[in-house]
Amino acid sequence: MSKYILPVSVFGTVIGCAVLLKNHVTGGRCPSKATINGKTVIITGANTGIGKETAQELAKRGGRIIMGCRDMEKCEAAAKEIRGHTLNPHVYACHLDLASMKSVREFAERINQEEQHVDVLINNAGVMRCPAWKTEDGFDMQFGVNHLGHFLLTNLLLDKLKESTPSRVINLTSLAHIIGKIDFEDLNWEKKKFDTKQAYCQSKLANVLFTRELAKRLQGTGVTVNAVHPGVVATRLGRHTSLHQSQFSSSVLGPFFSLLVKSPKLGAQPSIYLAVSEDLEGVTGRYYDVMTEKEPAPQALDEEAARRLWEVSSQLVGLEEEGQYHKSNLSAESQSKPA
Ligand SMILES: NC(=O)c1ccc[n+]([C@@H]2O[C@H](COP(=O)([O-])OP(=O)(O)OC[C@H]3O[C@@H](n4cnc5c(N)ncnc54)[C@H](O)[C@@H]3O)[C@@H](O)[C@H]2O)c1
Repeated sequence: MSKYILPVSVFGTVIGCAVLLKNHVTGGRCPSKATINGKTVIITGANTGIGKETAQELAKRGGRIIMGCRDMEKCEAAAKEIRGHTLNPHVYACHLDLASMKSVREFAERINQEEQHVDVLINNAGVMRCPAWKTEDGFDMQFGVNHLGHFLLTNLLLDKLKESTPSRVINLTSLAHIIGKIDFEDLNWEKKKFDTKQAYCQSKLANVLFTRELAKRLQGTGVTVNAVHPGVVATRLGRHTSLHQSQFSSSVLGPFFSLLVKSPKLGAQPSIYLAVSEDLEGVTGRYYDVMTEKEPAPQALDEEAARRLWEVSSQLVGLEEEGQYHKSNLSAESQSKPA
């Protein structure tokens, strides 16, 4: 019997170290134990992946959770599962298709009418490297869903967020923004040959530029906005990428890659951290790589590009015409860099 003690303990130690190392590499768990009793949190694309785990953990912490999803059947099922796991009855499914500006407007109208406050908005939904699909309004799918849909949604909820201060907006971006470029001459891939990878990177760069410009416009209001790269997470986000992978990368590199990928539960920790951490009170306009604040890519710090993207996006989603366009409506102070 004693001959097994050494190998078993070595094996146990190796497994323990591997788990700790993986947790370290992947960022570990949110250090804050803060509860959010009674706070209303909206999470887009919350029926799967990072969004679903974020919804579950924030429900556990006492939040009133509104899951904004395209597919109501899946959304109701996820909401029911979360209510069952957390014993929090205040988890709701609500229809939201970010590929339809009409749907975004209907969702925002419902929230503005029915909710007394919105304390946290997590712009989580995303699509990666899909074919050259167009949204209902004719925008490139990745730019339309990842940026324009969230741009419109956030703007339409701004008054509610301002009434609920201190409130937070969290934009899920990606490290992929570092190779992104905003092509103002052809944002929707109508003139040049479609490149699905660049389309994703452009949309994720747009998330960071939007975060910085919004933070600037919201200075002094008590609404903060930050962008986060969640790390590399095993979700369904990559379902279109297999179309672009070689046999070598899927069969040889794939298994190694999977060792470094974290679970959706761990992948949700950065969003949870940004939503609840007391350390982030008043912190705005920043970019987080998992749970560490970092400088984003130089093109994400381009203030002129951020301003221009805001103006173009406002026109594309039709905000300007309605006078809902939030011009630099604050004092000269707000022209300074976000904190
Ligand atoms: N998984 C990763 O490794 C990774 C890395 C960097 C950034 N991200 C970002 O994290 C976010 C969450 O992605 P995930 O990994 O959980 O992927 P996922 O595919 O599991 O989740 C994305 C969610 O967005 C929803 N969605 C897509 N199109 C929509 C639309 N038109 N309207 C409403 N909802 C829509 C999907 O239904 C899904 O629920 C995305 O913004 C993604 O860009 C993920």
